This record gives sequence, structure tokens and C-alpha cells, in this order.
Amino acid sequence: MNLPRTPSLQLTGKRALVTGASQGIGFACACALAQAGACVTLMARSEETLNSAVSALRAAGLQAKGLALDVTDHAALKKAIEGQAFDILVNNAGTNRPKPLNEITDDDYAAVMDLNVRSTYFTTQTVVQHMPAGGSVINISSQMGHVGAVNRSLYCASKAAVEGMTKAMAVELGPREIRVNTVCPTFIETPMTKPFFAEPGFKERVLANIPLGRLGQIEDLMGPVVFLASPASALVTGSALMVDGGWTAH
Ligand SMILES: NC(=O)C1=CN([C@@H]2O[C@H](COP(=O)(O)OP(=O)(O)OC[C@H]3O[C@@H](n4cnc5c(N)ncnc54)[C@H](OP(=O)(O)O)[C@@H]3O)[C@@H](O)[C@H]2O)C=CC1
Ligand SMILES: O=C(CO)[C@@H](O)[C@H](O)[C@@H](O)C(=O)O
Repeated sequence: MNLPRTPSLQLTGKRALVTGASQGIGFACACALAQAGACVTLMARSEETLNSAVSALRAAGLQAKGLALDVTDHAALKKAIEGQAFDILVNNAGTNRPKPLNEITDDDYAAVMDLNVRSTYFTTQTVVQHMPAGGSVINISSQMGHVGAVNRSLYCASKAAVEGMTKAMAVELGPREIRVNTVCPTFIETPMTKPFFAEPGFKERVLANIPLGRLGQIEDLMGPVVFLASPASALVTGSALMVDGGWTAH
């Protein structure tokens, strides 16, 4: 009797692009994909931080390239990756400006929506033009795309928009055998969230909502990203993979 076989999690020969990859969650995603065998292009604005990240991967014997670019500048993105095909796209670059609803300005709105929503939308539009069948788009959303939180109306709106575009793009790109999914982390201490963790009582309030009883770590995203990039998730599209310790389960 032939036993069914677990599809491979290996990404050897695959080309991946990760936005916001010089630190935090994006860096962990880039490491995960490279450790699974992919050749990874890491994108971020600061050339210095990006070079350190790329050097760290290369020093570990992994295949990595750097692309110093502002991901909100589509024209520059289009030009930089012209003629290149990627099998995997991780839209990770994102930001947050937590404030009460009545203090959010037009500038806050534009900054958060521009990076979290508009750049995710148009980076995907650009990259999928040359993405082959079997390709995978992974949007780093958040548990906040599924629940509300005080002072997070703008961020929650942006991540809910990412959830919406993910489903619609999954439907539209399905016939080309391109899958589109989100990964939704809970709170993880990174350069973005460090100032929030410094607020008195913040960590305790976060932990009170996580049934598994601990904060996330960047390593918690690595398995989910490799899974969604690989044939192990071949029939998974339009879905949200919660990496939230159970926050949204209650
Ligand atoms: N940390 C957390 O608790 C959680 C984070 N998330 C999401 O994960 C993603 C990453 O978050 P996190 O790692 O914390 O963020 P960080 O701020 O620590 O890292 C952001 C990365 O994105 C890059 N970046 C920022 N703006 C741009 C831009 N305009 N163009 C290109 N690159 C850019 C930064 O480099 P540079 O500044 O040099 O461009 C950096 O590499 C975000 O989408 C966030 O919403 C989701 C849930 C939880
Ligand atoms: O998405 C997140 C948690 O799921 C975090 O990035 C937070 O929203 C953080 O940015 C915050 O608002 O404190």
C-alpha cells in the first residue's frame, strides 16, 4: 500500500521577495525562507541596516540580496524589479501610530494607510505580473485585522483592509495557481513595538489576553511563513493564519 506523503517544506530554487526585511518580523521571515532553501531579496529603506541583515544571512551560508527602496514608491519598485520573477512575496513592511480616535490626523491616516494598505496592494499587483503558477503571496497582517483595541482604530482599519484584499486577490489569482494568505501575529517586541512595551502595565495587559500565556517572538512567524510559501499549503488560499497564542479565540 502506498502511503500518502507529506508535501515538502523545502524551497530550494525558489525566489522570494520580503518587504521591510532588515529587522523585526520581516527579518525573521527572510531568514526562514532562506533557511528553507530560497534565494531571498530583502527590501527596506535604510541601506545600512539592510546591508547588515543581508550580510548576516550570507555569513550563515544563505542566499540573500538587498534592495534599498521605499516600498510606497511603486514607480521605483517597478523599475527595480523589472523583468524579475518571484515565486514568493511577503508583504511585511508596516507601521502603527496608536492614538485615540479624536487625535488621529490626516498625516497619521495617510502614513499608516499608505504603507500598510496601498503598498501591500500595489507591490502585489507588480510582483504577481511575473509570478509563476505555484506562487505564494503572504501578507503580514495582524490579530488587529480581526479584533478591535483601544487607540488602534487606524491600525485595525488598515489590517482589516489587508484581510479584505487578501481574500479578493486569492479569488482572482486562483485560476493562475497563485495563492494569497495572511499571517496574523499577536504582540511581538520589535523596534516598532519597543516604545509601546515601555509603557507601564502594557505587557501585563497584553499577556492577560493571550491564553498561551506568553508574548510572541519573531521565531513564531518562521514556521507559518515557510508553510504558506511551500507546497505543504497547496490548497490554502484566502485564509488568515492566526499566530496569536489564542487572543482571537475568545
Ligand atoms: N511587532 C508586532 O507586535 C506586530 C507586527 N505586525 C506587523 O508586522 C510587520 C512588521 O512589524 P515589525 O517587525 O514590528 O516592524 P519594524 O518597525 O520593527 O520593522 C519594519 C521593517 O520595515 C521596513 N520599512 C518600514 N517602512 C518601509 C518602507 N516605506 N519601505 C520599505 N521598508 C520599510 C523597516 O526598515 P526601514 O525603516 O529601513 O525602511 C524595517 O525593516 C508590520 O506589518 C506590522 O504591522 C503584526 C502583528 C504584531
Ligand atoms: O499588530 C500588533 C499586535 O497584534 C502590534 O503591532 C500592535 O498593534 C502594536 O503596533 C500596538 O498597537 O501596540
